[in-house]
Order: sequence, then C-alpha cells, then structure tokens
Amino acid sequence: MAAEPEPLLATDALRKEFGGLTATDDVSLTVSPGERRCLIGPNGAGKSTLLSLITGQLDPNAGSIRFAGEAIDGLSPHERIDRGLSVKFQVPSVYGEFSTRENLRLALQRRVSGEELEDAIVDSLSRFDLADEEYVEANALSHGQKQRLEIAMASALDPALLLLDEPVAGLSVEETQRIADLLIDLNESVGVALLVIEHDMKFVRALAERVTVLHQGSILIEGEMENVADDPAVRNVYLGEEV
Ligand SMILES: Nc1ncnc2c1ncn2[C@@H]1O[C@H](COP(=O)(O)OP(=O)(O)OP(=O)(O)O)[C@@H](O)[C@H]1O
Repeated sequence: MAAEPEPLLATDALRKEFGGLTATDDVSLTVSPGERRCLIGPNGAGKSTLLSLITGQLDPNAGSIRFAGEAIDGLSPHERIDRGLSVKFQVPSVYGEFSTRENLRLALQRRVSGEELEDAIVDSLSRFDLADEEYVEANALSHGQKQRLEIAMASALDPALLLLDEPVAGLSVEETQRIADLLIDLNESVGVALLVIEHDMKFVRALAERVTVLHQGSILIEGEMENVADDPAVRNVYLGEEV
C-alpha cells in the first residue's frame, strides 16, 4: 500500500496555558496540501489561540509543529511566513492612507519586481474584484472590500497555507458568498490550502471540505460538515444554535 502523503501542517499535542486556564489542550491537528478546512467552535473554545500558536504569535507550553516537512518550533512569525505559512488576522492590517494598488504593491514586492510586479498587481486587482477600487485609499473602502484587500495581501507571497481568522465577520450575505467563491477559486487555481476560523455556518458549509470542532481547548470531532453538524456532542456545545 502507498504511504500516506505527509501533511502540510501537523501540530503534535500542542498546549497553551494562560495562568490556570488551558486554552489549547493537547491539540494534534493536521492539514493536507491544498485542502480547505474550517475550524469552528463556540466562543472561548480556543480557536484564535491555536491560530496564534501556528503562526508563532504565541509560544506553546508543550507540543510541537511541523510545516512542509520540517519542525518550525521557535521560528518567528516572519520566518514562518517566508516558509509559506501566511495569515490574515481579525484585526485590520492594511495601510489606511495608501491606495488599494499601493497596498498590493507593498505586499507583492516581497516576491516579485519590475514588470512582473506590475503584472502581479493587475492580476491581484482582478482576482480579488478590486479593479474599480485601484486608486481608492484603503480607509475609504467598504468593510467587504477591505477584507478582500487583506486576503489579497496575505496571498501575495504564494503561500502553501493561508490562515484566516473570521474573514466574513460583519459582512452581508452577498459579500460573504463572494468571499467564499473567491477563496474556493484561489484554492482550486493555485492549490493553496486554507485553514479558516469562522462562526458563519453558511460560509463554512460553502467553503469547507472538512471541519474541525474545538471545545474547551480540545478537538471534539473532525469530518465533513454534514456529519459534524448532526453529531449530538456538537449540538450540545452549541446549545441549540444553528450549526
Ligand atoms: N492573552 C490571553 N490571556 C489570558 N487568557 C486568554 C488570552 N487569550 C485567550 N485567553 C482565554 O483563552 C480561552 C480561549 O480563547 P480564544 O480567543 O482562543 O477562543 P476562540 O475560540 O477564538 O473564541 P472566539 O470565538 O470568541 O474568538 C478563552 O477562555 C480566553 O479568555
């Protein structure tokens, strides 16, 4: 039998404590190359903490992380980005005074230069539906446009894995669907794997091939959304909310 391909990301018994509270409790999570995964769970389940451990924003108390076949423990967030692990946080990180084009240029010039840079800016404006906003100051963009610009910037280095923390929070149904379509298109055309934290279950159903449910810092269940949503333990932790 052929050996299982090595996962792109693998956390092994990752643990994070804040004082007496265990926010991440021995989490072993794997993401395959090119897969679309959502991380769900009620408020306080430990989703953002896990994301910050993966990006290197936080150091674990125990456990380890492998990415693209190598241990990345102890690497800084920037070193992890350079290895192909990119992230879009909940907190906006665009340069408000700069135009959409200038923001994209800043992100893309870490990878390409000259004519290639110009082509990459044009491609990015088109892929993320921002061509009409090319010269608009980022401060003047709508919330949805800003989210798309941030996703474009997080994708600028052609990462192997893109981590997104609540990319559709506060967006309209139409804008939410637009971002789901755009992420699926990005995943299918360039093969980037996605690990997305999101509370919007319609978005999760549209995007995820598999979901991982976190509860009180631990993985409760993983699988396809239909199976996970019907699981009594999942229904129980969401206390009657629509999953
Ligand atoms: N820097 C911190 N110091 C102390 N406690 C923290 C810190 N960050 C998170 N926590 C606690 O760790 C637990 C997990 O929080 P986390 O933000 O990871 O959950 P979450 O699943 O992302 O929640 P939400 O869906 O509300 O964003 C919570 O009890 C939270 O209060």
